[in-house]
Amino acid sequence: MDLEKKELLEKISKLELENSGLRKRLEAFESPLSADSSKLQHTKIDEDFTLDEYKRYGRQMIVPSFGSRDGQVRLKHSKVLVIGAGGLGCPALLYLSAAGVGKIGIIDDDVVDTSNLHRQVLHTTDSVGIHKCESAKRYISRLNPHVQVETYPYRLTNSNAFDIINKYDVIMDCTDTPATRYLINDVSVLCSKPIVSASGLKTEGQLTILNFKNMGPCYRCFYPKPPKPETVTTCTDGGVIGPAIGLMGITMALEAIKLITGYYTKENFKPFLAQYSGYPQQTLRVFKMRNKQHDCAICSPSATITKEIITNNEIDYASFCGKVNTNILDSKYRVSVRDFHENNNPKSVLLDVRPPEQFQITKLPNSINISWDPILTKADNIDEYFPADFDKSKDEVYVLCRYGNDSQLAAKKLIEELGIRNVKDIKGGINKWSEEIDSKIPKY
Ligand SMILES: Nc1ncnc2c1ncn2[C@@H]1O[C@H](COP(=O)(O)OP(=O)(O)OP(=O)(O)O)[C@@H](O)[C@H]1O
Ligand SMILES: [Zn+2]
Repeated sequence: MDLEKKELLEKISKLELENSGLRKRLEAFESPLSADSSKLQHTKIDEDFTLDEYKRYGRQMIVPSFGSRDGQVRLKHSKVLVIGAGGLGCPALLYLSAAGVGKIGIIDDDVVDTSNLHRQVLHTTDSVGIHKCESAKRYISRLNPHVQVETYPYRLTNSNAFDIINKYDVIMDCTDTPATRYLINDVSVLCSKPIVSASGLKTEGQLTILNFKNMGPCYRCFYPKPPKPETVTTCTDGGVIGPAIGLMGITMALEAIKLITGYYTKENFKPFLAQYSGYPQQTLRVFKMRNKQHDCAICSPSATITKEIITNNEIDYASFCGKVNTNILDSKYRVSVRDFHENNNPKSVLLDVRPPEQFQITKLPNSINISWDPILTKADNIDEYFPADFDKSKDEVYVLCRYGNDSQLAAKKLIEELGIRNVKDIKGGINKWSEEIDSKIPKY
């Protein structure tokens, strides 16, 4: 009965959340899109621009590399697709729309979360809960009403990617998983579209241009095989400094402008990978990259991947990139947060294996912090951290991390290599603790 009640309460709170999200979306539609669009000078003074547009874009038109008035005309007639309106997509969208790209498509299935706001600078506190692409559209319409924005509030998939990508001239990969990167790459190559691609994590970022005029290398030329899933760190896991990822998004916009205005030609384009580090001193290094690979599975004459293979879902990009195994330990070594909360013995040791930065944000009482790394280096002299009367052969050690993956690896090491017998992993980590036991423990 209790369980049923809990389920019902959970359902109600989910519906309430959904309801408030829908209300916010409705308000977004009803709010005036452009407070001062009536003040715009709408009459064209020549075949291309109004007086407002000359004034708005004048400062960039007079920069020689930009291409003057022709450069601006090219931007105005261009169509750019931004995939992902997150940490990279927001700054890229900001500068592309300010610069006067004629049509911008934005695809993202996600809604704005408070944890996005430190870096996803198009979204504001009152956009939390609404679709990222609608929130971005609202901002862009205020910034530059000359830009036409089309939104796709769903995921890019094998089935819709060709239709959407085909409508645009330049594709901006602002996503965050290898699976989507391969999909964007394959479809863009088959549609002959250049991709501006970047990524960023913690204090660093990377940027490149792929499939330039079907002549430059593609993502598969660089990475024929996906990285091992356990080596892929997301912003949720590794964290990210807003301005560092923001810089990558802004440089993506610049590369798109260079592509559109015709700065890059078959003659001057050289494959590159730009690598940015924000710490200790800011550096931007540009590496020369290999050319197109003669045996690339998508962009070479011997390519094996076709449009049919993709649209018939014969490639499952998620399984191609693999999944992290989240069931490392046998269930006999695992306990729920509730079990731990209700049954743990005061003599047991609670070992928190999160990095010290996370331990500083929040911790459970009486926990010991030894951060997990793939070899749990500090665990070799783990006895130093345990109480003097700790008995390896019988006393309990509970292992906790953020979500319950690293804690399993650490528990395995304690059991298999350090001879500690009575080890239990706490399922779901401190995140689950915050959800089920103590909501005052902050989620971060
Ligand atoms: N296949 C896809 N189709 C549409 N949008 C995608 C796809 N894959 C990723 N995205 C979007 O790309 C964006 C990437 O943004 P970012 O890397 O800043 O991560 P996030 O998911 O917003 O943040 P966090 O990891 O902190 O939760 C996200 O908004 C995500 O929804
Ligand atoms: Zn290739």
